[in-house]
Amino acid sequence: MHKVVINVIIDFDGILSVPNDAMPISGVYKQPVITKLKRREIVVMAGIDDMSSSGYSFDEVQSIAENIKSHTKIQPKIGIVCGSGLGDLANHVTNSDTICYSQIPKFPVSTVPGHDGKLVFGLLGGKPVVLMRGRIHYYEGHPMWRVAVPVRIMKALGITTVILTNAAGGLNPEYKTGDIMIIKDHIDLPGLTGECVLIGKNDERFGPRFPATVNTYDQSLQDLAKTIAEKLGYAKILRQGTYVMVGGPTFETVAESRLLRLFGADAVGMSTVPEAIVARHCGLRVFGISLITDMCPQDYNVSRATTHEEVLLVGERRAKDLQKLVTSLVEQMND
Ligand SMILES: O=P(O)(O)O[C@@H]1C[C@H](O)[C@@H](CO)O1
Ligand SMILES: Nc1nc2[nH]cnc2c(=O)[nH]1
Repeated sequence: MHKVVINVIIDFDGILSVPNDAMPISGVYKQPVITKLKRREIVVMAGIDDMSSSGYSFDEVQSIAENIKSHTKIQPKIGIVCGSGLGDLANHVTNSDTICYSQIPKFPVSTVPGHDGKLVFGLLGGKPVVLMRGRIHYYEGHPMWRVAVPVRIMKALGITTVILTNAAGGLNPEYKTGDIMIIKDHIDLPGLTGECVLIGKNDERFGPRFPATVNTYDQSLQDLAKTIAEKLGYAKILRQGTYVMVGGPTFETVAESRLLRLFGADAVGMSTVPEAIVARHCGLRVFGISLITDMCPQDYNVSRATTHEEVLLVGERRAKDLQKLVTSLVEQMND
């Protein structure tokens, strides 16, 4: 698409636009050079869809879900998003039907190692589930809405609860690599700086214009997970804390890790928050869990570089423990 660069002067009287190639912008135009244009018209002229940040329409989401339904008889009640290196959760699913994201028209595709790009339907802990074996990240270049649209699609498939898992860097100095953190709250750093996943036109059929995000993470599911983890003997590696999302893909500098810790975050990652917000927005119950795959450097003397390979390796090592926890949680939660 040919994009026209348009410089605009915002006046209390409206917006005056001047095509870039007509004359250079300098000073203040007293008269509209072309015409008075509304924001929508300028946006259309510029070849930009200003509704794009709200993403697929309600009907499009329903039709993607209908397409998926034609591949499986399983009617999932719980959706699970597998974080980096945590895709093996899907191996515990029985009676499974697997659909590649690339087979589903309009379904976003992940490009990150450790994120296979498959929807796995089946039974986990005796309950019908759908697992996203691989998620979409903002740093891959997707707009924020697309990162979270699979949650809307899962809702259209009939789920009532979503379990979000991720790999995260530890910020709380008491944490250790390999710890499992139940998410009790989050900090939407992109959202606080203008990149909230819900920016754009709101369709009330998805949810309200101004959703509350207090208590995003369901308290009873947190309590149940804690009880299960303790029974499984995980008390020493179990944490409950606040996850902060950053855009990525860079891992944090020492100064950034210190700043995020000052904000009150216990762990940092590059996902989950947009999915959690969209899930709450459309009325889903949310549970989140982070595997601490590395400790973020907060001291120049002991700083070492985190790598994605290390993240995947720790994911692999803890895979069985997480599988047990998530499977029991699914089994014991009420629908
Ligand atoms: O999908 P998650 O949040 O588990 O992935 C984390 C964040 C980056 O994608 C990657 C860094 O290693 O792991
Ligand atoms: N931002 C961020 N994401 C991660 N995902 C896994 N580890 C990390 C980390 O240290 N920082």
